[in-house]
Amino acid sequence: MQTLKVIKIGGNIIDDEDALNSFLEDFAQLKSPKILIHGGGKLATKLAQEMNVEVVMNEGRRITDAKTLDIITMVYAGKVNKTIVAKLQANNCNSVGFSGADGNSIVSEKRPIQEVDYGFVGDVKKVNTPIIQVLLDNGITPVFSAITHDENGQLLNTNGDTIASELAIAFAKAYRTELYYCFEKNGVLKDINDDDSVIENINTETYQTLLKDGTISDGMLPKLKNCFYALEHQVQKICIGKPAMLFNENITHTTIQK
Ligand SMILES: Nc1ncnc2c1ncn2[C@@H]1O[C@H](COP(=O)(O)OP(=O)(O)O)[C@@H](O)[C@H]1O
Ligand SMILES: CC(=O)N[C@@H](CCC(=O)OP(=O)(O)O)C(=O)O
Repeated sequence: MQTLKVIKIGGNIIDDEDALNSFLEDFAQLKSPKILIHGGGKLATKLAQEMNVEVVMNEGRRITDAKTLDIITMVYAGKVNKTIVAKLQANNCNSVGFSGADGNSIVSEKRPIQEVDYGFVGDVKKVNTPIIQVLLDNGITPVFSAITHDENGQLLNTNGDTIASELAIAFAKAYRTELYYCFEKNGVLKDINDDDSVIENINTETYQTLLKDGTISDGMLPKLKNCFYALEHQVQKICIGKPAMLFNENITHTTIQK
């Protein structure tokens, strides 16, 4: 079975032009079929603040009103997605940019209002793999932004970490699927201020402890939740760390295991 690498890059890499260029140069060289997912949350926050639109996050997820939806659509599906695709083309890596509306690739439903009203945030209902498979079969790399749609003309904001795990799961029958969350830290840290305090292995049991003692908080909450969701759905390898872990297995990082 062929290996498919599903790789999510974090906001701090996107925000740093040198880090992004260097990552994309290396990413372009990866030989196996691959899918790239990006967010752009930090850039969206910066733009919203400049436009005097209030930014509200809850447990690592953005509460998305109509104005915020406009901003994140422009930032994620526009500026960030097209910039990444152009930079990949410059590295001879043919790629096509996607939102979930493109090719009807990722269908979601507006998150029901419970204790919190998240607004225009979508929970993934279905990933339609055939159109993505056509690209992979032709050596073309799909690049996904953190936007989905509900098949009724409504775009929805979906966390990039969730898009990555859902894509990895959707392809887990056709490929040996590996899911990588790349960000600016060496992995999940015991002490957020100490990049040497990487927790190298997290399993279902230690995950619960780390949740309870608050080690996993903010943006790490959706990341870890999605890791364990992917683990339960036949994704073969799940890692969190710096992009260098993609090219050298000996680089310290966090592995999620049963
Ligand atoms: N235990 C932890 N280990 C590493 N990072 C952590 C931890 N707890 C919180 N974080 C924060 O989570 C952030 C990653 O989540 P997020 O802001 O959503 O970024 P990304 O765009 O990479 O998904 C890190 O930049 C870090 O500041
Ligand atoms: C619903 C929700 O929270 N969506 C995220 C999507 C972007 C994202 O995931 O960006 P990072 O990967 O850079 O954090 C948001 O708007 O922040």
